[in-house]
Amino acid sequence: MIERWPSPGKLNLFLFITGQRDDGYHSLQTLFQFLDYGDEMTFAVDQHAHIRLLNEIENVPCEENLIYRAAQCLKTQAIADKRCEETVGVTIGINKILPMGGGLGGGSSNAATTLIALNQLWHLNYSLAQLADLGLALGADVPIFVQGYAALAEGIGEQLTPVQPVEKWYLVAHPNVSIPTPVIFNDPELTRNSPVRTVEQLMHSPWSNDCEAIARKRFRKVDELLNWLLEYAPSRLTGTGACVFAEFDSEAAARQVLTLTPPWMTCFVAKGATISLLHRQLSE
Ligand SMILES: C[C@](O)(CO)[C@H](O)COP(=O)(O)OP(=O)(O)OC[C@H]1O[C@@H](n2ccc(N)nc2=O)[C@H](O)[C@@H]1O
Ligand SMILES: Nc1ncnc2c1ncn2[C@@H]1O[C@H](COP(=O)(O)OP(=O)(O)OP(=O)(O)O)[C@@H](O)[C@H]1O
Repeated sequence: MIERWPSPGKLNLFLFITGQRDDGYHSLQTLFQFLDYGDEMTFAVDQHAHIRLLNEIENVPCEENLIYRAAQCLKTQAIADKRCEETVGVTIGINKILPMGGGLGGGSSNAATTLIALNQLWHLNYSLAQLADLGLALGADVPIFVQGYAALAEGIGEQLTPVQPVEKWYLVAHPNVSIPTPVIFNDPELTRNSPVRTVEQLMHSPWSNDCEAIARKRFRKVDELLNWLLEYAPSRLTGTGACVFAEFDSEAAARQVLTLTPPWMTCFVAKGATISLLHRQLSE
């Protein structure tokens, strides 16, 4: 039987860099909210022992695909813990809708959906906390997608405090450039000394993204997009880019601006979600 599972995107409503650890990773305070928009995945489990991907993602070899890596990592752990046999297998399909390298967390979300779906379909019985731990080795954003609730993330993104930001409507725009995360994190001019603040302080201060100045300086298209959107609504970079988002109180207001976007902008309208689509399906 083929099972369908959602793999939603996220926004970083704010992102402050508060330091850099000895291993080079940056400590952050960032607010994650999900989008009611994302990729769609299919899972067909079998007993043929192989993990197969139905379709390739452009420029991502199978062994590097976070979907394959998540499935392989879960299977290896489950065999070591004697929770499944070597014979478990699966064929996984993906309908890629989220732009890649866009700061919408597509790869991390795919990895989280894979961990959660296979945990259920292979009857492994791991807790969400155990899956989040496994996922952290695949990417800093995997735990938030595994936990599935909007949260303030601290540390390198793994220490989560649930919060309930207003579920606004967003016009999300992609500048048709991809920004690899290290390009931003390795920039010597990146702000790395934002003050550490409490949840209350953060929720009541103006929201911004410390990566935005570097993304605007190094990628002209990001700068152009933001200049255009800021004429209509408060707008910011998500994650390390390249996508930017403008926020609105209603769908109608977001769609009105969508009709005005010039042809060079790739955009979509989506609503913020406190609980991810994946977890809404889990609780049905
Ligand atoms: C900053 C965020 O976009 C916030 O959503 C994400 O945490 C980045 O997540 P990602 O793109 O999945 O990044 P990862 O694959 O975990 O890390 C890519 C690279 O970014 C740098 N990196 C990442 C996360 C972090 N807190 N500090 C870092 O310095 C590291 O050099 C790392 O090798
Ligand atoms: N299943 C996958 N989907 C998307 N990208 C993948 C996948 N597997 C591996 N990758 C690699 O990960 C890179 C980052 O993709 P992703 O879409 O997660 O970036 P992102 O949205 O910038 O993430 P973040 O917000 O976590 O920084 C891609 O350029 C690609 O090389």
